Amino acid sequence: MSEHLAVTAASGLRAQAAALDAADELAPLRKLFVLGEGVYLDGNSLGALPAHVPGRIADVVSRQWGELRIRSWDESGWWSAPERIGDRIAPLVGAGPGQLVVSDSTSVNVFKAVVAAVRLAGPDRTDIVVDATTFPTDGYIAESAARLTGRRIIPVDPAAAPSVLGPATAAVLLNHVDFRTGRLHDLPALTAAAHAAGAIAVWDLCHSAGALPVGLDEHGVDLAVGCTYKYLNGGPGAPAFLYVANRHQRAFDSPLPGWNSHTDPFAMDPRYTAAEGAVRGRVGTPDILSTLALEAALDVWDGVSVDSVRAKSLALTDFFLECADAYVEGGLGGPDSRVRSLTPADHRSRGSQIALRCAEAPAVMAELIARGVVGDLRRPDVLRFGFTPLYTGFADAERAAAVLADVLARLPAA
Ligand SMILES: Cc1ncc(COP(=O)(O)O)c(C=O)c1O
Ligand SMILES: Nc1c(O)cccc1C(=O)C[C@H](N)C(=O)O
Repeated sequence: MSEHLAVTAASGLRAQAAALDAADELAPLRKLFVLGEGVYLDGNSLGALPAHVPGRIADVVSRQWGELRIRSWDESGWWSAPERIGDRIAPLVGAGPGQLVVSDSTSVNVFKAVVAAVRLAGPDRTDIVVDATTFPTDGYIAESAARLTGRRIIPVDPAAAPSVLGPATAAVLLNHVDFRTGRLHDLPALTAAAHAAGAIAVWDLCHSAGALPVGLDEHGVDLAVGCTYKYLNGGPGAPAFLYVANRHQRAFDSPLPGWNSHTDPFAMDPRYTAAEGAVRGRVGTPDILSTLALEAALDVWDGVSVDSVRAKSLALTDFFLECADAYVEGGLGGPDSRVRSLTPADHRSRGSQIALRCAEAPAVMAELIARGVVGDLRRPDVLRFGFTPLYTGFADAERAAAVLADVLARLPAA
């Protein structure tokens, strides 16, 4: 493209970004977050800090801990925080009350869910079908759960999962959105396929919770886990959630039955009797500082619909692709392109990130970050850009694409 045409294209896209931001009903939410200069496109690793959280945590530390001390377990609602906050997250993932608990890490909840799923499925079912493209922790833990329970792992590309399901399948563990490519898998169809085979469907929602509608109850998901430090902005290491559908709660047999999931923890009974409901997913003493930081962070969702977040997410990722295609020499899909999108163009198969394959990805991401455009690198060659509609604007998408094009133009091809 000639320099004149490139300048015209850029000013057209900048004007379009300004118009899109002006019409965006979610734009006012941006000021609820601490963002500073630059463009933050890494909310799919660590969501930004909501500005009111430090004050709330200061109160938890100084007053609740400092002054009330042990009384805070009751008086400040510490003891019941895991299920109370679970109920706050529930509508964001399409679940009715009493089915989510916030506790432990996603990794630990994957363990609880996979072992519990195998136990629910019964002794005759020998296979655990696992997403072959999974974020690694799920695969490691499923493997260990299989060894512990005497089952075998069947790795499969999620879209092909129905072809390996059968009477031997105990459980199917899949990611709703692929962490690397941003591909959104068909949760309703794959859950239905698992059920048709008589298996338990377990979903990892780390990259969809807070980014798009999940519909856990509507689609009959059995068990699910998810992070709260990505699109839910709960803070580094914020506790994850575990969903156990109502119909499974009485039979849910946790492999980690700690005293917090006992029906009467303070009876200090040497015999374990599981609590009813979502509480059964708890293990030990909750990490109160992280848990209450998450609770405070969830305030930004008051009055916000996940549908509006999804609509903006798709518009943002479309616009970023359009800008990158226009600005990067050779475009995104041409024969001379140095970057190619790994994220499906089809909205039905797209999460809330764009992943670009680029041979020089390590050097490109380092330079992008140095210039204030923060995405992340997934080695060896993936540039990942996460779009969090609560605080990312269209001008951010345009600027990120412009800086990406400039970085590539200045960097010799590998
Ligand atoms: C899909 C997925 N599952 C699990 C995890 C890991 O969870 P944690 O480290 O919080 O246990 C992540 C991200 O770290 C993830 O992206
Ligand atoms: N959990 C993370 C961490 O503790 C440090 C850095 C990154 C993470 C992530 O969440 C990575 C993320 N799950 C991913 O999709 O790559």
